[in-house]
Amino acid sequence: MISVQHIHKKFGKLEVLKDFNLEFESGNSYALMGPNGSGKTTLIKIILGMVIPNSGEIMVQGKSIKGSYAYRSNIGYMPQIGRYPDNIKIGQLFAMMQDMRPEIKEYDMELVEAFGLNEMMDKPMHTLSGGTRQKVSAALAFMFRADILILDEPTAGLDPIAVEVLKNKIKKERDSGKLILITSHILSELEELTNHAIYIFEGDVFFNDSVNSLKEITGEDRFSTAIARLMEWSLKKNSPKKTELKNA
Ligand SMILES: Nc1ncnc2c1ncn2[C@@H]1O[C@H](COP(=O)(O)OP(=O)(O)OP(=O)(O)O)[C@@H](O)[C@H]1O
Repeated sequence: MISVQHIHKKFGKLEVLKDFNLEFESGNSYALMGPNGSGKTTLIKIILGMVIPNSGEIMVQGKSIKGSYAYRSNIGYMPQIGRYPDNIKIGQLFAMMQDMRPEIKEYDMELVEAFGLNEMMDKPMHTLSGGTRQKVSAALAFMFRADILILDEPTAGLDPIAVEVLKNKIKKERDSGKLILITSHILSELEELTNHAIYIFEGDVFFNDSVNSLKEITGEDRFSTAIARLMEWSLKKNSPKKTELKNA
């Protein structure tokens, strides 16, 4: 459904992604992991057409995204930090986004209701707490019933009740066969929500396989300890395990 082909991205001299190749299929939920600054958000922004790679190609549903915006309507995106016009009210923001998508006749308002946002429609965005802004971003990501959901650190800044609400919503959408891509540093959350692990390190895809294979290859039963093992291997640059993983 999304194919990342030979993507290479540099910012000045900093080589963030070196020849990235990844396939994302519907019905799967992918954990995109890696240390701070390893390029997770950059990869997401390249898929969304918000950052242009130096070379390589992104295909969405079999078509190159080059010069195309239409494909974006099938992606619900929750950014790490949502940026909105300061003076716009929550209700106006939702209405504006809905106006931009006239083809959608029925919105998914489940998160708007569960987060109590319908009681705050008159609040200007600049007066909202960080967590409430996150709730608005989450509500918008799901509102247009997109087949692909890309969620960049979705629960960061949310209170525990809101975290549960959002996780349940992600599970519901996952179980309905959508393609979900999540970046997070919260491993327990990724274990609960995803079935496929991608670990990126120093510009390379260090691991890319199912969570079951991850556990098998590392010999660890728990997701968090399996990831800890991967991190250990990634830091030992000459570890034979790295070669084994790349060829796996
Ligand atoms: N517009 C930009 N100009 C210059 N450098 C950038 C730009 N965007 C990202 N970078 C750099 O690219 C690298 C990857 O950043 P990115 O935000 O993709 O990392 P990340 O894996 O999402 O990190 P985190 O886990 O901290 O969110 C970082 O070193 C960052 O400083």
